[in-house]
Amino acid sequence: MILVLIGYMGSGKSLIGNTLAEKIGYDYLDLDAYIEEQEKKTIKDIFQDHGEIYFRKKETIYLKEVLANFENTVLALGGGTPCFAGNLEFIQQKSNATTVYLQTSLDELTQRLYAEKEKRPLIAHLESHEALKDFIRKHLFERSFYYSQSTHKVNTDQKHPEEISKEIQAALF
Ligand SMILES: Nc1ncnc2c1ncn2[C@@H]1O[C@H](COP(=O)(O)OP(=O)(O)OP(=O)(O)O)[C@@H](O)[C@H]1O
Ligand SMILES: O=C(O)C1=C[C@@H](O)[C@@H](O)[C@H](O)C1
Ligand SMILES: [Mg+2]
Repeated sequence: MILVLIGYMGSGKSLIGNTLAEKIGYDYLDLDAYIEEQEKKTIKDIFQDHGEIYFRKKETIYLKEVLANFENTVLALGGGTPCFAGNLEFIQQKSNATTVYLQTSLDELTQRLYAEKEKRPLIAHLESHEALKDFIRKHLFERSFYYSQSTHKVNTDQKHPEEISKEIQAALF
């Protein structure tokens, strides 16, 4: 199986992915890290040098490469991966993949992301806490259409990674 973690930036896909994979004896793969490795550039530099459309094309290519070549893996997607190029439909059609949405409130996302917005090109320019919160509110609303189509959903607010990981295991096994 490939367990695919979906959710907004800051929902904890990368953090939880690691914890969960360790617990269930799966490998862990972060699509953002895989893209950076293959392209030999940070996500920030890919956006800066080539723009978002180029990044989305690469993201889809590498997603399909990973889904074709990995097994027994927890795969953390990028925040936008399921929202472009039919990627979510592609994942859902695979018999060996299942999707888990890490749902997180606007307040908690804003709090988590304000501290580390610089490495995320879509929000790096938002100076104040209020501006960031306004952006996330609208963006999350648009993206929820995709996220909510996931097979499983776990809320992450005020929860320790261990607890979230346990809830995912309970939903899956
Ligand atoms: N359940 C949690 N409790 C407290 N802090 C958390 C939790 N989940 C994530 N964080 C923190 O929020 C920040 C963002 O988490 P993470 O990088 O895992 O998000 P992500 O979903 O992978 O985001 P992106 O889509 O941008 O890759 C990190 O500093 C992480 O430690
Ligand atoms: O939400 C998004 O669109 C993104 C999230 C990150 O994981 C990266 O994939 C990139 O910064 C874009
Ligand atoms: Mg991540």
